[in-house]
Amino acid sequence: MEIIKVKSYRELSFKAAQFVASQVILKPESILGLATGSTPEGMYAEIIKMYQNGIVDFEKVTSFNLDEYIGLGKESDQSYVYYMQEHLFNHINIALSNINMPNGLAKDIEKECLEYEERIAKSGGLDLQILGIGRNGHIGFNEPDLKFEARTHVVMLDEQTIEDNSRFFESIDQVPKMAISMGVKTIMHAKKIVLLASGAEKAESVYKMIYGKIIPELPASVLQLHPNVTVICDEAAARLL
Ligand SMILES: O=P(O)(O)OC[C@H]1O[C@](O)(CO)[C@@H](O)[C@@H]1O
Repeated sequence: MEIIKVKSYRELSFKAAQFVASQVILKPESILGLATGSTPEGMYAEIIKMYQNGIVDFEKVTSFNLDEYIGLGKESDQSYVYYMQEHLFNHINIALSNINMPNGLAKDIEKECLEYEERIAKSGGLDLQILGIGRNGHIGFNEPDLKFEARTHVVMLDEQTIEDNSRFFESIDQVPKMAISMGVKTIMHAKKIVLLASGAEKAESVYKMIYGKIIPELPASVLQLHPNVTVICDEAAARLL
């Protein structure tokens, strides 16, 4: 793993955007794996600036998002599809038909998971996957478990994740209890992975991800086995390194 420690969230966002831009400049038809959460918001803002300045063009890019809450769709401002439109897609020239998000409103969720996985495979696989990390070490919505869940699947969200993500909802009761998430194998098949971590509350999971045992109880630890991972963390998240 390559570890890049930066001073501030701003620097983290800029560095992360640089990785995305370089990927797309070198391969305009890149397949990008994208993440939600607070952490990549700054990166998306930097990407939009780069697009507006003519540095990067998303016309031929295809995207796949990591996860989505079950029961929420684009009408809900808490859904990840809404988040992605607000934070990125509405501001760049990515083709609508090239945007892929797990459908949290699908009637047959199991089928949706299978088809999502197939779509990723058919696209040729992810060139670059952006990840955040949960306080409990989750990646996507792959929660601490007794085994690594390989492919896109239905997840029961952890108490801690529900509590952490409740800040985006009016009350904790409104946080969905289930989600669809790419699996660990789906993520590990990406050619390159860039994980972003910001804030002191991530310091422990970042430390365990890098130096801990590779165990499904800390899902991000599996990244130790990937040949091309870059971790970008600010000073607070890197506190224990
Ligand atoms: O960046 P945040 O908001 O701390 O979220 C961390 C992780 O949690 C999730 O939002 C899922 O709970 C992931 O998408 C993200 O990587």
